[in-house]
Order: sequence, then C-alpha cells, then structure tokens
Amino acid sequence: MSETFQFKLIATDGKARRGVITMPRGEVRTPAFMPVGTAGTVKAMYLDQVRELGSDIILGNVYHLMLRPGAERVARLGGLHDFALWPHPILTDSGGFQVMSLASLRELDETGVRFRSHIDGSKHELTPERSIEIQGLLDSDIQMQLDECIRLPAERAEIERAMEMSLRWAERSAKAFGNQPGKAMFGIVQGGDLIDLRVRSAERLAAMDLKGYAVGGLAVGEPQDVMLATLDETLPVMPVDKPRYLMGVGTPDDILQSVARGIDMFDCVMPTRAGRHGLAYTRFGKVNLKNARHADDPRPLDEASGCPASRDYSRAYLHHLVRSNEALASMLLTWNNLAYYQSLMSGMRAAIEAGGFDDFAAATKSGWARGDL
Ligand SMILES: Cc1cccc2c(=O)nc(N)[nH]c12
Repeated sequence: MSETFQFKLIATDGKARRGVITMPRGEVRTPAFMPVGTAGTVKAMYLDQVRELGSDIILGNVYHLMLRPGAERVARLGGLHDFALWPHPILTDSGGFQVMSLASLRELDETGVRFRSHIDGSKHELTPERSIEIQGLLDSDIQMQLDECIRLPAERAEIERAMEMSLRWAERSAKAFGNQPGKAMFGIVQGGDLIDLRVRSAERLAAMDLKGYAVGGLAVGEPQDVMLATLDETLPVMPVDKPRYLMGVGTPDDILQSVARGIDMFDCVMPTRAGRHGLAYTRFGKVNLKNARHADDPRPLDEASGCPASRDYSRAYLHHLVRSNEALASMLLTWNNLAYYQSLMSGMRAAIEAGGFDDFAAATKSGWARGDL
C-alpha cells in the first residue's frame, strides 16, 4: 500500500517491462490485464473469483454508470468500491469512446459531447470537467481524460482535428482533476494511423507530466500489424517512468506482441464477451464449445489449469450448456477465459523478471499453434 500513486520498474527484458503501480487501495503488478467491469460488474463473475484469478484492478465505465444507476447515486452509496464490494484499484474510462459507439443523436464540439442515452433516450452531456467529476463521484483510483477516438479510415484533417482537441481536453481534464496524491489521471495518445500526429500527441501529453499514459484510437478494427507499427513509433516518445496503457486490447497474441514492445496495462472485453458466446481461450488456442465435435468429449479444457472451470468440467458438458443457452455456460467459460488471460499475464511477468520473455513468447505461441487436439 502507498499513500501516493507510484510506478516502479522492477525489470526489463528487451522492450518488455515488469513493474508495479502502488496506490492506497493496493498494488497493480504489470504487465496487467484489467477485466472489464462496465456497469460495476464483471459480467457472469463474482468479483471474489475475479480477484482469486490474480486480477489486481478492474475497469469501470463513466458512460454506463452515469446513465444507470447515476454517478451521484453511487457516491451517496459510498462510491463504486463499496457499491460493488471491490476494495481494490479501479480504473474508469472517461465515456467519450462509449458515447461514440453506443449513444444516439450525438453532438460533439469543443465543449464536449451531448447525446441521448441508449437506454431511455434521455439527454446527457459529457465535458472533460464533468467526466472527471463523475470519476471522482465513483471514487475511481485511475481516471482517464475525456478524448475523441475517431473511426478509421479517416482524412488527415479529421484525425488531426480530433487529436488536437483531445490534447486540449487533456489539459482541461488535468485541471479538473487537480492534485489527488493517491489517485492518477492518465492522458490518452491519439492520432489515428498517422505517425507524425501520434508523436506530436505523445510529446505534448508527456510535457503535461501526467501520472500515466494510454494509447487510444487502436483496437478499433485495424489489422494487428497496423496497431503494432503504431506502437513501434509511439512508445519511444512516451515517458519511460510512467505506466503505458493500451486501451481495448486485445487477443492473447495482441497482448503478447504489445508487452514485447513495452506496454504495461491492458483492458479488453474479449475474454468476458467470448465466454458469453461459447468461446474458450486456452493454452492450446481457442475452443468453440458450440461446435458439435465436443458433444462426446470427456476431457476438460485444460487439466493442468488451477481454475475449476478449466480443469473439472468436460467439454461435453460445456458444449451441452452452451447449446442449451444455460447461464452456467457463460459463468464457466468467462471464468476459464479470465483464468487463462491472468495466467498469461503472470507468466509474462515472471518471464520478464527471469530475462526469458522471448522464450516464453515462443513457447506460448507454439502452444496456440498446436491447437485443440
Ligand atoms: C476503451 C477504449 C478502447 C479503444 C480505444 C479507446 C480510446 O481511444 N479512448 C478511450 N477513452 N477508450 C478507448
């Protein structure tokens, strides 16, 4: 525990980094995967299970929580940690990204974004200041600036306009956040697929001396090689001594490749959403439990796993649950998927400390390539 927010690098192996973030609510071992807890819950999981899998931090969303149950209500009930019974660190996304992907009738200008709720059509506004206020009401430990992430492909002028406004919104977000020693506000690098704009965004954010930096505007459908090439050009101009968070990423391979380039933190709906759609992530690659070939298979997903969902239940039973659209299918497969993701993160952390990241990555990829025998 630490009264202040601090990031410490423990080891590096090539560009891969092993670190730890310490703050009053606990520590976050990096590279870290943050299960997505959009509406104050990691869907289909008890948060005790999420914790037991090795999750040091979960993610919440301003957009969803401001619409329902409302930020002021969560504050009256003691904040998100007491509301959801998760006493450990929480990072909250600022809402702009979700507005652009979920809300209707959006108006975005210099002041912020006005939109109608996708739930009941009610009118709302998010400004950099209001987003930080909401994250404060939620008592979030790591708060994200309000930013504008635009869809690619886009014209240079449009990418530059959104990146420059996100920089001005970073200034306003930082001013609204002020000085909260045990908490952090992270800036978000934008710039689309234009390297010169990415570098300008990263350099201008670095000059603001924030406590951490995210790379936004990726994981929005671009090919993996475009995402990785963008990281190759952007990471070198991001502060070495601050956490780097790649938003919305990704598959196990995306994460492995991004840790190799120097990313410290990740969030992605992949493991939880896939779990609700019958898809299991394992050391041997993906297993689609909808597929009839599992109907008589008595084997578990992974007999060597420490997770009961992966180790104890037959594929035949999981296939049956998925085909029957039983709630337990989502529960067991989400449990398996988060267990796999967190085992991948802890394996990378140990490998970096031991100076064996490349060997670990090669062995991990060959396991995926072996497939689901
Ligand atoms: C969650 C997420 C995924 C992917 C990209 C982004 C982004 O650019 N900005 C924000 N605030 N969030 C993002």
